[in-house]
Amino acid sequence: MAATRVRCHSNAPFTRLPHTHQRNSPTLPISPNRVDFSALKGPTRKFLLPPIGDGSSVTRRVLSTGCGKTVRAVLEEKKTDAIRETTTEVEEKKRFTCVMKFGGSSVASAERMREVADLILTFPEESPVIVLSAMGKTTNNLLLAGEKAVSCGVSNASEIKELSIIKELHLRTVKELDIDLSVVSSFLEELEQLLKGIAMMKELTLRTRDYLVSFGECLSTRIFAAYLNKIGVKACQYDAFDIGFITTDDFTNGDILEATYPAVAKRLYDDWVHDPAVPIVTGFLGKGWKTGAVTTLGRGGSDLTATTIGKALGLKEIQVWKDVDGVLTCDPTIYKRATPVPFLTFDEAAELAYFGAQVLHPQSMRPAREGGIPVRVKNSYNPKAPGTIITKTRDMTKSILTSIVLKRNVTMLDIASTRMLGQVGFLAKVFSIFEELEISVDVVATSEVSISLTLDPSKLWSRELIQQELDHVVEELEKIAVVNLAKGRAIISLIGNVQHSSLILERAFHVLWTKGINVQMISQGASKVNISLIVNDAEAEGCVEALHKSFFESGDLSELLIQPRFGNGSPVRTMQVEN
Ligand SMILES: Nc1ncnc2c1ncn2[C@@H]1O[C@H](COP(=O)(O)OP(=O)(O)O)[C@@H](O)[C@H]1O
Ligand SMILES: N[C@@H](CC(=O)OP(=O)(O)O)C(=O)O
Repeated sequence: MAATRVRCHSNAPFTRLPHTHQRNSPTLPISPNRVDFSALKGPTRKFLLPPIGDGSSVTRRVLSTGCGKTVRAVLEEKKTDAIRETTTEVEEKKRFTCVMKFGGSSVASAERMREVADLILTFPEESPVIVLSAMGKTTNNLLLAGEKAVSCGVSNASEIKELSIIKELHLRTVKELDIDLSVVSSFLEELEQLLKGIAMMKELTLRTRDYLVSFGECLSTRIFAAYLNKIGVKACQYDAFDIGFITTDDFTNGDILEATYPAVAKRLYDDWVHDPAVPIVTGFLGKGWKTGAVTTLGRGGSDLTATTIGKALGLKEIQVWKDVDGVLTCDPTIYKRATPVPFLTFDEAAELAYFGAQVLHPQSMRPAREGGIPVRVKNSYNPKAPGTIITKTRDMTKSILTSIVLKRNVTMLDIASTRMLGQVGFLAKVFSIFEELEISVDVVATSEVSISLTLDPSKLWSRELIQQELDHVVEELEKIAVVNLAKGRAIISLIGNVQHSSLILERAFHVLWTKGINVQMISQGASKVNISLIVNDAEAEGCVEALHKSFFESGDLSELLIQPRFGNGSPVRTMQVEN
């Protein structure tokens, strides 16, 4: 894939050059040569992004950037050089202040790209790195196109409906933004060739799948960089896999390696020093450290790209711009009366994401936590909404429940020992089977002779694979246990202050009992922010709605904390409710 860099030449990123097609923006007064930001300073900026802390730890964070251990010795040397160079140069070179990530819904059309450009320009005092996802539903369409290509035959590959949708969207966007067709044309041709190749081979490996979906981010970032340059804002497009995003070779689910941080910092700072321009980086993508092939970071991985850049550059803030007013009390598509959660800790956000809230990528909080960098979740469709601020700690004194998360399509296994092994040996054997088969376990509840657990559906890509893997795991487990497999379950995770677990459980069980719902398993993790309840999938949405009403719509629960009704409030460990 050609790694084109779209550039224009001027002095500073937010200097507008004279140009012919100037769009009128209601929020952005424009003079022929420069943007007049004066009207936007002060209160407007504060209203959009109220301050977090005083940013005084920025330098300290920069100096500690990349000091974690490298995973691979071969990268160690390069990393040390890069850190040395980066840390000495940072004080003079440091120009970037924040990273702003815009998800697919934020850049779904030409109109949205214009609005995002305007939004970025309303922060003249910021010098951001921009991370973009693929436009709208492009990643889904690429995946569908790939699956169809496997069986449609070479001569039909060009006619795949999703390919036409992708072409039409990107060509229309380029036309509407009045930028050069060449920005996308070679990529669209290459994409068609790739689909023909898949049709010819009649197979779509995970590696090819990653290469295929990478076209989405490669296209969106090129269009956006070209547009910024066209309106006179100097921008430079970067493919993450070319600027140091090094991952494991786990295609479709790559893990970012430590060497990424110094490499990315060095590349972005060096380029900035030589020729300042707003970096527009592809989200979601990396490069496998052994294969050198394009990898992806798992669905929704652009959030992780953003937090990785935030940590690499020691920025004062990471912003992820979405189509919702921040992290909400539950998924608004499940229950529309969900409301924004103003503050979250990294632990809460990570747990929420891990247990299925699509709004954040499960791994994305790690770099932010390690770098101590606040993450702000904002709505690009409603920038005035305060959004959610995620930090290391927050005042939990009045906090009971923060958010309810639903993970559907979950498989539950009850594994009861045949007493061929002692208790310790039994648990160890069960988990070694999952490790060997590389199957990820979500929720666990144990008693002396039995384990109940749920399997993570997101680790398994296709239906056939699920059945195959399940059959195999059951076969292995049956050598030492009696196994009962139950599909069609859902995990309802109650994210909150588990110091008040008795209160949370009392209310939750009351709600579910009133609805006649049988909870099949309950688990409270070590994280102290999550209680998980397993129920039948078919009943799950109704449960979320009822729980939401009870916890968030029926008065201030924190008043109940004044006189605790249950002992000393120490959290329940782990228990299992027999069905
Ligand atoms: N607790 C939650 N708070 C906010 N949004 C949620 C939550 N749970 C699920 N979502 C879903 O996440 C979506 C936003 O995430 P995502 O689609 O990944 O955004 P983007 O593509 O803009 O990065 C929302 O439209 C919403 O449907
Ligand atoms: N485009 C990728 C990566 C991503 O993060 O997208 P989004 O920001 O739109 O969730 C995906 O759909 O998974």
